[in-house]
Amino acid sequence: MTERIVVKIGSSSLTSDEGGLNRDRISFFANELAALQERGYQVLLVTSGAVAAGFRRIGYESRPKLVHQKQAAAAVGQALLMQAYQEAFEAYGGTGNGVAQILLTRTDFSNQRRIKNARLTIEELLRQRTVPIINENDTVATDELHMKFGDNDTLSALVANLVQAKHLIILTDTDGLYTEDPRKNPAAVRIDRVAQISEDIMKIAGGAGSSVGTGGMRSKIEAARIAMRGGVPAFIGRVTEPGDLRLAVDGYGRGTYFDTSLHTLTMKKQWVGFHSQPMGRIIVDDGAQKALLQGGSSLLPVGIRAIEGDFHSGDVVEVTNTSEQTIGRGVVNYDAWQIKAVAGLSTDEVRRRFEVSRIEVIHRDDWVTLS
Ligand SMILES: Nc1ncnc2c1ncn2[C@@H]1O[C@H](COP(=O)(O)OP(=O)(O)O)[C@@H](O)[C@H]1O
Ligand SMILES: N[C@@H](CCC(=O)OP(=O)(O)O)C(=O)O
Repeated sequence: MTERIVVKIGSSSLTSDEGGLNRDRISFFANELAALQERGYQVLLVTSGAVAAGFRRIGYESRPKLVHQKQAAAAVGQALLMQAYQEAFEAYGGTGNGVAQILLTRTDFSNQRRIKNARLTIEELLRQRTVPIINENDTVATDELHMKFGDNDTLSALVANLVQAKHLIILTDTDGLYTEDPRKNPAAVRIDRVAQISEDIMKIAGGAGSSVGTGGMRSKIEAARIAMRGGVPAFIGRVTEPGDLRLAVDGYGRGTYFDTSLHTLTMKKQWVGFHSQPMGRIIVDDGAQKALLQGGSSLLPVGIRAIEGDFHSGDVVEVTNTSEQTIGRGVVNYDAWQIKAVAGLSTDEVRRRFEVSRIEVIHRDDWVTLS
């Protein structure tokens, strides 16, 4: 299979704080991407910048905060963004076949049919040497039920897993993850390589640095974590000079590399953990939490404290501890009403009272840790 590279460019790299697109930057990035294509890679771009590109044009003084104003600005800005990329790729020439717009929401990823359709479309575009340019579909994305990406970092990681990319390259205005936000502490030091995203790594990653960016370093690290779990190595950093993107792909970029050796999940587990929409919630006690997180065990009825939602066997549910912290997700082997009947009972007791084909409420093969 031809190797695929997913590149994500944040608003802060494409626009100014005052709003509007920086054409020179767009043309620079288009050249960098087209050069990768010329080297034989299939290239996908996840780009932000629609709101930042559109808010002045539509008449707002600064980046709007109200949802419908942001969506209106994005609708104007998305057209400007695509036009700018189209012109920039055309000006490069080369052997590529232009660009294509793809707008996705989180809901699309949790529906197997929709996401399969999106994947097939993307694969056809790549076969035709066209660069899919992907952004969140801001007009329909909603905050409810966490169905909105908000920033595009998570979206880029899900896309990288979807197309089984060789690399996810997240470009921003800082050259990688520092020991502290370098805007706040100039003495902060860059971390060159991360093998595992620990609590400490999460703690040092702060919020957005500019008035146009949204996710900050935290959402980029989250994205790296999703990509790593899907077996896709990630890079977070900056490219400013011609040839920098190629250096980043080759392992010599100015930024932080996130390795994958410890983290590969099967396609099924990727779907359970990151694409599916949980249909309910199971609250477990401390013993079950420990067994799931440290013992690599399945979830048994005895550890269940309570459940929420009317789910069925085969659905994905979220599992939380008694402090409401999410610890993971899994596919249940019972309907919700059946779990109510067995919750808290020992395995012997369940077997004595009911005829069950599988004792595990969630088998460890169908479980993904998210804490
Ligand atoms: N530990 C950290 N290391 C590097 N950057 C950090 C860190 N914590 C917070 N940041 C901030 O994250 C910003 C990049 O995120 P963001 O503004 O959302 O950019 P983008 O628009 O590219 O997604 C940087 O400008 C920086 O100020
Ligand atoms: N979909 C939105 C993304 C918003 C955003 O700011 O994202 P990012 O710059 O990646 O933190 C847009 O195109 O404006």
